[in-house]
Amino acid sequence: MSAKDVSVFYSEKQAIDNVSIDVPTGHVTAFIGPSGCGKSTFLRVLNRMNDTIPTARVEGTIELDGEDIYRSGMDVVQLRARVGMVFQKPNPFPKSIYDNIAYGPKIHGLAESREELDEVVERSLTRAGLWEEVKDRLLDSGTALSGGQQQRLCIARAIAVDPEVILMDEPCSALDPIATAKIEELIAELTDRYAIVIVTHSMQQAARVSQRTAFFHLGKIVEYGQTKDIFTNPIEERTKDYITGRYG
Ligand SMILES: Nc1ncnc2c1ncn2[C@@H]1O[C@H](COP(=O)(O)OP(=O)(O)OP(=O)(O)O)[C@@H](O)[C@H]1O
Repeated sequence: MSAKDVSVFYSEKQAIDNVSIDVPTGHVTAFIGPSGCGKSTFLRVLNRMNDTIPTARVEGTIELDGEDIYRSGMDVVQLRARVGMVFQKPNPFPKSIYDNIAYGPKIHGLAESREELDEVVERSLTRAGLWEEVKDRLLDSGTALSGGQQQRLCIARAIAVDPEVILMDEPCSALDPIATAKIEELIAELTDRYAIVIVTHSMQQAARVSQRTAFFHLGKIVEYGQTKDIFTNPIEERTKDYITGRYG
């Protein structure tokens, strides 16, 4: 996925200023930066979640496999299957664990029979590290799971429709350290198949899970590079100040 000269406005207010970045498959890219610098805004424009905000306006180009995702006639439901999203607060549907996973493949025609659907459900839950914990209670409500399990369910739901990119907006901020560690392990296991982008306030988490890091400040990317370079040898003074805790 590739963004070029992207600016985002909420009415007259500019939240993102001329950002360009490539997000490659097989890598985790972390977006870090102080509160209000535009990380979530930029993440949301990558699968047009901002379409739901009437005042939001996007300029520039965002391409997925060379296709402009803002072109007229783009199927946004299809786009959000290809570019899945996991939110800060786990948000399973108020339906069974099974239906949480089966819904997407059903509406996108990815399973032709009940057997195929069963397979997709098992495969997605297995990849999300949840199968063993839920296989005997697939008909229980997804909302009855623990917070960490709900977040893995949401990741399984995203995976079930075979995405190319998974966007994660502070996916562990509502979780305890053990549930957080499980999600981080899961991210590492998923890395080779997808392009993963994670917004995080935790620099330790960015350092643990990502291979690339983009440091945002005041709506711009100040520095983007290998995570180890950003954390050990940043080029920009503002990056250095942020990672050493001088502000943010
Ligand atoms: N729906 C909205 N309407 C108007 N302004 C908004 C909206 N959402 C975000 N903003 C503004 O856009 C700027 C960027 O916000 P954004 O939430 O993207 O930053 P962030 O870096 O993700 O912050 P945080 O780390 O606190 O979540 C902020 O000034 C914010 O007030």
